[in-house]
Amino acid sequence: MSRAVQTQVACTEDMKKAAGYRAVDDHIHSGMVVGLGTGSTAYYAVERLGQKIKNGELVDIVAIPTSTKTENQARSWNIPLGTLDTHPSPDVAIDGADEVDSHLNLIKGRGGALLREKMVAIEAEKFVIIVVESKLVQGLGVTGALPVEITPFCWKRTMRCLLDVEAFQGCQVSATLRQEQDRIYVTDNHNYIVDLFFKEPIPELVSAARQLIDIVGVVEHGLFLHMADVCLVSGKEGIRLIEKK
Ligand SMILES: O=C(CO)[C@H](O)[C@H](O)COP(=O)(O)O
Repeated sequence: MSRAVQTQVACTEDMKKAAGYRAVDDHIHSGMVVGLGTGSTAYYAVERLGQKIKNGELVDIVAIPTSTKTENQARSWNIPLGTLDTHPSPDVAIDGADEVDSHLNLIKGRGGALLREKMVAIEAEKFVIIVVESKLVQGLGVTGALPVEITPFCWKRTMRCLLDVEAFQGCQVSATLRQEQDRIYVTDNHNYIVDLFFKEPIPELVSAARQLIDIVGVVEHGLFLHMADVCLVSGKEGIRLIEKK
């Protein structure tokens, strides 16, 4: 890796860490039930939470992880864990995102955890997003896939239905079944993920979201519309906040 690329990677890592740490410092207090997101930015929020519990700065915390990966990380810090069944109303959920538009609409799920992430976020009193500034976009769907979790049963049929969504007609969209190391990628919920790729920003977000979830065989999709309360955007100059209007 060239020195310039190494510096860039180190810099991005510092920005993720700054966002994750700041979210915990500003939004988590003793006695809270906390949803823990998934991904390389959420990783730092879990780390900070673990440190603060370990040194006694935070007590009486219960955390609800959104993936087995996050659960394993939380366990390594001895963070007390619960579920939405034991703790139905988390005070806050902290998570990363793949894309964020100016209305705080999000694409999530490129890390494969979108179903649990959405279940936890939707129940949380406050949903805090942590991203590096490159995640900010004018319109959703421009930097990568819109992930959709589907049942393995007759997945080709469900994939065809995804391409037929009325809101997508007139725009160029393609679909790929997610693979990992030459095998079909399987989520924590034993489902598959179809990644939808768009040539231009996804049109009619609200209709698209509704039409996607209406497809029998779709478990959940990665459009998180009007859910985030605040986004911590980490850049070279520090962290700035975008709040729900
Ligand atoms: O939705 C997610 C996982 O399903 C992640 O929050 C999203 O992919 C962002 O991850 P990262 O912080 O690693 O860029």
